[in-house]
Parts: sequence; structure tokens; C-alpha cells
Amino acid sequence: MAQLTQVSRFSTSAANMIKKITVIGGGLMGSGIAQVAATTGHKVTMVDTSEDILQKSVKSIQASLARVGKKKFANDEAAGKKFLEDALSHIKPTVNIKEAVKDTDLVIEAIVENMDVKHKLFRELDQAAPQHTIFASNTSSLPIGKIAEVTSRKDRFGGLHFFNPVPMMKLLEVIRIPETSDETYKKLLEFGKAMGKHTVECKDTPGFIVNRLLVPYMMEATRMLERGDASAQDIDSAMKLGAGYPMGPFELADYVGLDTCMFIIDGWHKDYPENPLFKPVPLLQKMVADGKLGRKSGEGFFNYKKSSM
Ligand SMILES: CC(=O)CC(=O)SCCNC(=O)CCNC(=O)[C@H](O)C(C)(C)COP(=O)(O)OP(=O)(O)OC[C@H]1O[C@@H](n2cnc3c(N)ncnc32)[C@H](O)[C@@H]1OP(=O)(O)O
Ligand SMILES: NC(=O)C1=CN([C@@H]2O[C@H](COP(=O)(O)OP(=O)(O)OC[C@H]3O[C@@H](n4cnc5c(N)ncnc54)[C@H](O)[C@@H]3O)[C@@H](O)[C@H]2O)C=CC1
Repeated sequence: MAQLTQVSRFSTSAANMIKKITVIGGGLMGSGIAQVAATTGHKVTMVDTSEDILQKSVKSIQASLARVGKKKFANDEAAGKKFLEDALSHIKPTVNIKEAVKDTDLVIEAIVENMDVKHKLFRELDQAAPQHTIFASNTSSLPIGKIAEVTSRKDRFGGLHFFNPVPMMKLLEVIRIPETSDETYKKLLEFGKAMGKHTVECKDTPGFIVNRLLVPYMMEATRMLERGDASAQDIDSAMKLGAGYPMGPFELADYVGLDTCMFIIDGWHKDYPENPLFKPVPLLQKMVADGKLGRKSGEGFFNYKKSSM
């Protein structure tokens, strides 16, 4: 609270605001972040490891923009088309990281939830990006302070944790580490507001606010299924109709990605082996080993393959 009050006394001039951003990772989250940044007046470069993946990212952004545009311009097809084309024209997909960050104000990392892979990327980014560039991670569960360790700009480092699907979910958790400067933190908060998000502040603790509550809940549901207490369909119906959740725990886990859920819980268990809430879940591990990753692979707790829909 005291930190926020102090930060709000600084003002960021228009010239100093974040305008050019680079999103690393064009998957579920990176493509959503790139999309929303583009529709809120930012110039976006989106980086992934291959042209094929980038093509898929752009396709998913197009589909999502079409849904948003249809709603926003319900009675004006031409305006909806212009909205889509304008947004896409603000997103430059590339596989060239060095080129992507050469004059960027902010890098948002949204690659796989693995510390070694994130460290390798941030070492490279630290060499390639200009001095003024702020770095942020969209990690679901890893300590921001630990990710920042490999860079020489901890004062220009923070966490920006978005929620899936990014165009629909209003929340943004903004995390600072002890070294994050007031100026950086202020810019991150202002960027979140410019993206149209409701920002909340949280310490750099496992899962921040939402995932610290949500992930143990999804894991407990999986343990319930493992014990055979109820079916996945009935557990989902119960939580939707009995607790008012928009999705049940299994529909949600499939939506997030079962690999991501497993990386989160297994990682926390490694760091906090005594905490019973973080115990690994064998059923989840088996499903991931079998390639059942949820919606993105066509099958998870439920089946999303076209023939079965
Ligand atoms: C793991 C982490 O680190 C953190 C996380 O992200 S945890 C996950 C957090 N996310 C959640 O909890 C999501 C919970 N689910 C929901 O809120 C809702 O089910 C949902 C918004 C995703 C979809 O809503 P729904 O009513 O179930 O489905 P649906 O009717 O298809 O969509 C509702 C609206 O959202 C829009 N929408 C849904 N997904 C969209 C997308 N990706 N892009 C654009 N629009 C989208 C639809 O077009 C639809 O618009 P209309 O109301 O105008 O028709
Ligand atoms: N899935 C979810 O609901 C949420 C995930 N997150 C976090 O966001 C991050 C990304 O998650 P998702 O988008 O779900 O994963 P994803 O698997 O859909 O996408 C990751 C993308 O990163 C790319 N990638 C991997 N290494 C790369 C590198 N070195 N350079 C460039 N691109 C690289 C991959 O090719 C892939 O396209 C993770 O840290 C995750 O924990 C945060 C909020 C919600």
C-alpha cells in the first residue's frame, strides 16, 4: 500500500510512456497479449521460434479480433473489418529476436514455464535490448526475482501476469521485486491501464494472487477425480451451477493447458516439498506424458477433436 502511494506521486510524461512493445512467445498467452496491445494503440513485435508457429499465432489473433470486432461494431461490418486490419497492421511477427528488441520500450516474455529456458532467453535479451527497455515476465508461477537474476537490469524488471483469454479477462497482476525502480513500476502500472486492464499489486510470492488460489483448487479437483469420488463432468457441473464459476475446474485446466498446470504444481512442490497443497498429481503427470495437453492438443480431461464435437 505504502509502495503504491509513493509510486503514484511520480508522473510519466507522454514522451516517456511505453509505446513499442515486444512479446516473446506467440502461443496462447503471447498472441492474446500482442492482440490487446495492438488494439490499444501500441506498436507490437511478436517473436516465436518458427515462421510456422507465427503463422498460427496470427491466425488465432485474426479469429479473436473477428469475435471482438463483431461485438464492438455489431451494425457496421466495414468498421469491424477496419478494426481487424488496423490491429493486424500494428503487429509485426518475426523470428529475429535481436531485430525485434532493438528499439523497444518493453519486452513481455510469454514462453514455456521453465526457469532454464527463460534464463537463456533473458541473457540474450539483456545483451540485445537498449538500456531504457523494461523487461517483464508473464510467468504463472516462477519467482520474478529469480528470472531477473541473469540480467543486469533488475531495476527495470517486473512481472505482468495476464489471464487467459487475454482479450476477455480484465485483470492484470503487476509484480515488483525489491530492485524494481519506482519509475519502472509506475510505467508498468500505466501500461496495464493503457491496455484496458484492472491492475492489482502483489508481492513476488508463488502464484501471486489468482494462481495461489486457483491452481490448488484445480489440483484438488483432479485428486477427487483420481479417487473416483465423482466424474469430471459432474465436478464441472457442480462448480458451475453450485458455485457460479464460468468454467468447471477440468474445462479450465484444459483451457490453461495441462502441461502448464503440471509445470506449475511440480515446480512449487520442488521448492516447497512440505506444503500438501503443492503435492504432484499422478493423473495429471500421466495425461501430459500421453500428450493430452487440453484444448491445444485436442484432448485433455475432455475431447476437442472435430470428429467428436
Ligand atoms: C494459468 C494462469 O497463469 C492464469 C490464468 O489465466 S487462469 C485462467 C483464467 N481464466 C478463466 O478463469 C476463464 C474462465 N472462463 C470464462 O471466463 C469464460 O468461460 C470465457 C470468457 C472464457 C468464455 O465465455 P463463455 O460464455 O463460456 O463462452 P462464449 O460464449 O464462447 O464466450 C463469451 C464471450 O467471450 C468472447 N470470447 C471468448 N473467448 C474469446 C477470445 N479468445 N477472443 C475474443 N473473444 C472471446 C466470445 O466471443 C463471447 O462474446 P459474446 O458474449 O459477445 O458472444
Ligand atoms: N496458459 C495460461 O492460461 C497462462 C499461461 N501463463 C504463462 O505464460 C507463459 C506462456 O504460456 P502459454 O502461452 O500458455 O504457452 P504456449 O505453449 O501456448 O506458448 C509458448 C510459446 O513460446 C514459444 N517459445 C518457446 N521458447 C521460445 C523462445 N526461446 N523464443 C521465442 N518463443 C519461444 C513456443 O514456440 C510457443 O509458441 C508461461 O510462462 C505460462 O506459465 C500465464 C497466464 C495464463
